[in-house]
Amino acid sequence: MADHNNQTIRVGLLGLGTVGAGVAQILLDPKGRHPLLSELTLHRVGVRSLDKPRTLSLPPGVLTTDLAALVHDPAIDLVVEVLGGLEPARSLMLQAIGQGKHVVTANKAVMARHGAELFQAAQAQGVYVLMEGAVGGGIPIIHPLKQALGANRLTRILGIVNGTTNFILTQMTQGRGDFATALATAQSLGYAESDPSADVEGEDAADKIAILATLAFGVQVNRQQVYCEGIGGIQAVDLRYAERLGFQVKLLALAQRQGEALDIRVHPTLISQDHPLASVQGVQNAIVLGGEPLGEVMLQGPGAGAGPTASAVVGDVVNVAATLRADSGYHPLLGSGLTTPMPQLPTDAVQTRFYTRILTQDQPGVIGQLGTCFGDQGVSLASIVQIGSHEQLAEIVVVTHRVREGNFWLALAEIRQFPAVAAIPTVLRVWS
Ligand SMILES: NC(=O)c1ccc[n+]([C@@H]2O[C@H](COP(=O)([O-])OP(=O)(O)OC[C@H]3O[C@@H](n4cnc5c(N)ncnc54)[C@H](O)[C@@H]3O)[C@@H](O)[C@H]2O)c1
Ligand SMILES: N[C@@H](CCO)C(=O)O
Ligand code: NA
Repeated sequence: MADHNNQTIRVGLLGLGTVGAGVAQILLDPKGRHPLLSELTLHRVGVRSLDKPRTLSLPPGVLTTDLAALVHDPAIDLVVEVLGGLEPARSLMLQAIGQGKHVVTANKAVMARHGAELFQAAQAQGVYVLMEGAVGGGIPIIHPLKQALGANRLTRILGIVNGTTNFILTQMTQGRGDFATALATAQSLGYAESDPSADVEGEDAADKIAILATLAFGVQVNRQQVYCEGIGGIQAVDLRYAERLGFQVKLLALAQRQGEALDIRVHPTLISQDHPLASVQGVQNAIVLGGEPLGEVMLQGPGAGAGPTASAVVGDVVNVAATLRADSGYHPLLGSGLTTPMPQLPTDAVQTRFYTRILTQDQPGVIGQLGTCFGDQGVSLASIVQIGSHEQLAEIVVVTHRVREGNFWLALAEIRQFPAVAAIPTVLRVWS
């Protein structure tokens, strides 16, 4: 990397989709923003096709389809990766690091799986890999975890970290369309991943909670072992019943220390209407961090979309530019430290509350049978009510107290065998 103390700092941008276009727009229009932005040049932009019509007007000769040449270009000081996907994004970032270039990325899929590899390579080269855009979109969450919250012993992260699913759940709760319509709108607004199943199935949120837990607790998270359940099975009727019982349904991502193990999971969850996360609507994300001596802090803001994500990405670019100008050695708060292994809690051992909707024959004694079965497995109930009926079947909604997951599932397996039980269409967890 060249000494650019008095020269422009050259940026190579990989990808010119939703986020890439947002980033380019800011870099090409620095007036009124941080003064360091005026010292940056968008040197090369790596794309798939040079001929694709684009609304953004870029300086001539900037576009290239040779992404490998971009990351090896000696004139480029820092590479912004907003291609998405695991490959070639991971390899290109490693090559850029190998060439002594700093990397800024919004790619949570790569960072949740290969973060340690990238950070180690970066530290060895004395460069940074920054990823503020990867979690919470425009919400500053990565930098606060690495810097302003450094005094704390953090114990819990609880958040809504996927904009697409929060948008879909909000639209459905407010009766503004079904699942498919809401998803199509989220895609057209640039919130969804190029394959939206990562959003809908909770995998995107699982990537993000894995990244946050690694930073907050200084531990290695095995991404494959993060329990993950999406919102595909949520029905409008459950959203209505949840509201009647005083809850909202949210896709919650959570990580907390439980003894010597890590409880880390993503699933749709009923959360009391009094909880601040219950009123987080649409594409907004919010993350509650708990620790000592802080207590709790909640960070909220737009969790997806071109502008908010580009705000986070270019914020990282400004941080790198500042270190290039200061030229004073490796900055320990920008680098990411080493992590240690921590076992992850098996799902059966997790303690949580449950909501379940059970369809039964409408006959006397059924509620009693259900209550006894739950009781026999040590599952204590907060409420059990016949809330409606559906095609001559009684619709019984059960909300439990905090129980061991394994016990709940044992009870449910027995209940499925009851002759009076026709179906169990919904099981959701309840936060408390
Ligand atoms: N859209 C959001 O709100 C958002 C928010 C936070 C993070 N992110 C992350 O940012 C990244 C980009 O997301 P996006 O929404 O801009 O996606 P996108 O699909 O709109 O853009 C990606 C661009 O990269 C290009 N690309 C992909 N592979 C390429 C290759 N091999 N060669 C050349 N070009 C290639 C695609 O053609 C596309 O134009 C992803 O990692 C995503 O997870 C997106
Ligand atoms: N697809 C992601 C983008 C932001 O990371 C979401 O909807 O939250
Ligand atoms: Na962020």
